[in-house]
Amino acid sequence: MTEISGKIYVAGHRGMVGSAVCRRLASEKNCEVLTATRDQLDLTNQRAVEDFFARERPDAVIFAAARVGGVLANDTYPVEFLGDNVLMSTFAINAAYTAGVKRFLFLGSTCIYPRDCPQPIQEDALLTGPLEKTNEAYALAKIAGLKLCQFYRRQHGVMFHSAMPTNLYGPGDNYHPQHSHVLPALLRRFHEATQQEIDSVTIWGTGTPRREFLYVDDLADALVFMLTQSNPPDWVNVGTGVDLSILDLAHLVAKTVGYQGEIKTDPSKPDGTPVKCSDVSRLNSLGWKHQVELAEGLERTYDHFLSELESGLMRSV
Ligand SMILES: NC(=O)C1=CN([C@@H]2O[C@H](COP(=O)(O)OP(=O)(O)OC[C@H]3O[C@@H](n4cnc5c(N)ncnc54)[C@H](OP(=O)(O)O)[C@@H]3O)[C@@H](O)[C@H]2O)C=CC1
Ligand SMILES: C[C@H]1O[C@H](OP(=O)(O)OP(=O)(O)OC[C@H]2O[C@@H](n3cnc4c(=O)[nH]c(N)nc43)[C@H](O)[C@@H]2O)[C@@H](O)[C@@H](O)C1=O
Repeated sequence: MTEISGKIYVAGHRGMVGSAVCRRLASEKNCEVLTATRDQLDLTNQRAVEDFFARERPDAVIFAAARVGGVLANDTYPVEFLGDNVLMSTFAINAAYTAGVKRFLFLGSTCIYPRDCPQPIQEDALLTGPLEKTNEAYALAKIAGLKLCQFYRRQHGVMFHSAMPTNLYGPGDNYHPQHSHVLPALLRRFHEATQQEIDSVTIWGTGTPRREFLYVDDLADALVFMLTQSNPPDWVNVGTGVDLSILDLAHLVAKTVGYQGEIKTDPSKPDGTPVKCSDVSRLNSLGWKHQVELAEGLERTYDHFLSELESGLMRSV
């Protein structure tokens, strides 16, 4: 274990994960957090990325910038999900190495694993079978990022490594009705149906796919934990190890917001991966475990949703 110290660049600090990482790092006394907005640094601009790293020379990077979206956004815009994400991560990883950055923590996603791989998903399942088509583009970009980190570590001896979070939720999420992930989408839909006294709510797909959800402040804590590891795995799953069906999630969201109407399904919308639950034993054995269970995390997230709505700061992009 090493202590967290020095200048840490949090890429994507205005996003859900990046802002949670900044909240977590605020309690680290020996840390200086470096950030840059997209206006200050467009990570798809190679020259700008190289200049930024050469000028700032951070000690470590937590790379939480990406083009991110739910199943429909991924399926509709594969060019952007592959292209932007490959560019951002490749430029940043290369520039970090050139600028002498010693530690780089890249964020992937559990969608990197084969669509039909054995559950719970072990890290070793990578590249053992075909990917889910709805997020193939994004998964390929994430695989390229984690492999580039692995290869830098192997070839040049720098501590470049990756985290593979499961589906996340929490403060600062994106509540766009079409582009967001399922949990924020349902929180908003059930909230609006309750306010408008609508007697049924429709969820996408069949409701049978299963997903695992991690509260974003738990992820931030896991990322900081990983930075303290002197010999972390090249990539490690970050999740709870517990999944539920989308229909069960819908009932839990309805309960959280106090909605009492009917829940319908819409099989014309994509289901995506049938089951996705990560094996978290590798991270658990290093000494980290999640703290926030789903029901509690949903309550907290709904409170944040209401204050974000009231303050006019709710993200819907
Ligand atoms: N949300 C989830 O369920 C999961 C997320 N992850 C991963 O976690 C990471 C963070 O995701 P999350 O916080 O949810 O996503 P968000 O969309 O909330 O945040 C993404 C951040 O990346 C920034 N960004 C995007 N493109 C650029 C660019 N060209 N130049 C500079 N900044 C850019 C955004 O900037 P701006 O604020 O200007 O838009 C934003 O701050 C990603 O790597 C994602 O793949 C992994 C698993 C699940
Ligand atoms: C994090 C992860 O996120 C994405 O993969 P996903 O897990 O399939 O994403 P999702 O959250 O959008 O959907 C989960 C399930 O939920 C169902 N569902 C019901 N109703 C709504 C709904 O209203 N909106 C959405 N988005 N989904 C809905 C939906 O049909 C699906 O069965 C990829 O970006 C992937 O690359 C990635 O990494």
